[in-house]
Amino acid sequence: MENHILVQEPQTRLLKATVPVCNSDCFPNQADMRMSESADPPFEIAYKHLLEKAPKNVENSLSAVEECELPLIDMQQLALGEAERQECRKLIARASQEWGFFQVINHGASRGGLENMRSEQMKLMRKPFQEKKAYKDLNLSDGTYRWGAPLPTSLKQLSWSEAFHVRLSDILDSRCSHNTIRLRSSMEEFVFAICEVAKELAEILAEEMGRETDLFREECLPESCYLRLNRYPPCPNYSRMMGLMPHTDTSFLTVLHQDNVGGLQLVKDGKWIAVKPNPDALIINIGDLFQAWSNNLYKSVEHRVVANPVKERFSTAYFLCPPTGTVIESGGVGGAVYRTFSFGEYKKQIELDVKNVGQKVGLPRFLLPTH
Ligand SMILES: O=C(O)CCC(=O)C(=O)O
Ligand SMILES: [Fe+2]
Repeated sequence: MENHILVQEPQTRLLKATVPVCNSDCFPNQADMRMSESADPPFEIAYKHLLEKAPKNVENSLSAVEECELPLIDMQQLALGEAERQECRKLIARASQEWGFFQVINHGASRGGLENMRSEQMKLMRKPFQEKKAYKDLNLSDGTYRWGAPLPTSLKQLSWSEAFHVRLSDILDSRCSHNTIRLRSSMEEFVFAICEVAKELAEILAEEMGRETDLFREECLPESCYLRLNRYPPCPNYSRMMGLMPHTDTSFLTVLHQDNVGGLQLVKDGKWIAVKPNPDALIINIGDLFQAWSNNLYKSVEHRVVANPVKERFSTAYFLCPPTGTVIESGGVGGAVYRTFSFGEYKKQIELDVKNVGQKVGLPRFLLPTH
């Protein structure tokens, strides 16, 4: 999740941006007509001012980074003998400390379920922009559909992507119309399978740091979690802007299913590195809540997506989150680094920061004075 992007108010916020961006509601008729047929949000129009201002021939430093394989965890090992189980648990904990990212295979989520989710997501996200913007099916909350960047002041801050950031209580608590049954059932199947993977990993991480807890089993129910359907259209200005701006996730942890296009990058030892896609694997990353709860043992690492000049890319992210009232207390070795805060308080602070300083500040806001 929930990153700064979670709190983005798509259309209205873009309108209020410091850059004189356009809003599809005020487009002249002709542009409106063209747009109603295109699946892509009006990025070029919205970012026109910044695109014109910035130099044209910049070196493509975004994609010129080293590609790496994330630490690979075979979750089948957890069901083998004690030695294999312990070894696998240690690998998970080590990757979360050293990388904040790893990938899992034999995770238990069926290939068919993942494929169904992907194809329903593609159908939804290839609908005309105007239809996505006004999407009323599934009774999704306002602001679920987002595109672009909220308050861009430079090209580096632009996101050439769109998302349905779905509050899962919206779909799990409600009925759906006949024409959305397949989308909804694919989402449900995906969510229940991935939630199990997320909880199992979260529990292992808690136990490996010596903290017994029922927090994940009891509180992080699918209803309090989020699902983000990402689409990255091909970007003609790919060397000058991002598919998705650098951010950390606000979740306990995130499970990502990506296609084979690639573009995800993360910071390791102070450098950006590119993640090599593995079609059999799910990507796991530690979010801010786990970093705070583990007293900085597990790392919520900055990541971004670089834009692609020709290929459309899809990814689906599941954010393991507690209800807003859940209190996050730093525990583990040493004195607490962060003050105690509720998840709701954390999200509110992000919203405020996006509004006032243009971006998420995140955990540094919650550091205790001695740190
Ligand atoms: O699309 C990706 O690879 C990453 C998406 C992501 O970081 C997010 O949705 O928070
Ligand atoms: Fe993310």
